[in-house]
Amino acid sequence: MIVQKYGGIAMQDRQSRQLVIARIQKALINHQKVLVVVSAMGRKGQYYSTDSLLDLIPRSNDSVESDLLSACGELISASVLCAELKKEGVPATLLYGKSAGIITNEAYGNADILKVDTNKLLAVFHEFPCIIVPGFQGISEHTNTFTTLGRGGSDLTAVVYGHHLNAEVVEFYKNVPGVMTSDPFQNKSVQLITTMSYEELQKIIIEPVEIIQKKAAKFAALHKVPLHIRSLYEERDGTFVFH
Ligand SMILES: Nc1ncnc2c1ncn2[C@@H]1O[C@H](COP(=O)(O)OP(=O)(O)O)[C@@H](O)[C@H]1O
Ligand SMILES: N[C@@H](CC(=O)OP(=O)(O)O)C(=O)O
Repeated sequence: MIVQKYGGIAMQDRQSRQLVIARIQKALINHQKVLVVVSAMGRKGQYYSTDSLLDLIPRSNDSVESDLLSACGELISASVLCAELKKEGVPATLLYGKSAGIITNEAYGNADILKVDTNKLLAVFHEFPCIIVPGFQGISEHTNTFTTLGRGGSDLTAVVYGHHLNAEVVEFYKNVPGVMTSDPFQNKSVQLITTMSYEELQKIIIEPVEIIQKKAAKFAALHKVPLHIRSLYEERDGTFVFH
């Protein structure tokens, strides 16, 4: 069983999601079960991206309404991908909210994960080899409200599931070949790093454009979750992080 995470760029349009679907189909052949974590579609300016959704309401402190609104981005993305997968004949379903099992406190906008309940996921895996879950969100048991895990939080969702489900690997599909010596959109003379330690990964993450969310990298390091950060567009391997 593996976990795959597709970010806003991978999910942004139908053409790109065709590549996502091809990757999922291949993973089902090679690994039999795949948990797919998705982010909201696109970036600022694209209708259902996190930034565009948050632009719909007046800027204020994080609240039950701002978290519900931004959680919708990943819910839309998960629904669309699930429908497209089914149309291609992939036996997929989706889980969200309490069924997805990520239980948090009520710190809207940057909630802490208190508990991960994988019972429902494991039961559904008996029926469906491919489960889609929206990233970046959890649910508070006390208030029964949606919460979000902080910007870039779908990466954290993916590594948390990777750990709790004991996945063979957590794959991240990006618009870069993997972790490079620096951001290739800033610096032309960069090289792919094929393997690196959790410590090296944490050191190379520089805000604001993080190759993977810092909190996610920290969690992966703590629990030794094997990661593969790779390109959506190229077949070759990207960067493995496992020591
Ligand atoms: N060392 C690095 N190697 C590769 N990409 C990097 C690096 N540092 C920063 N980046 C940036 O990280 C981005 C990938 O993150 P992001 O776009 O947030 O992905 P996703 O939407 O999948 O979460 C790349 O587009 C790149 O600009
Ligand atoms: N959509 C959320 C969560 C996320 O992780 O997005 P992405 O995977 O596209 O960085 C955000 O923009 O913060």
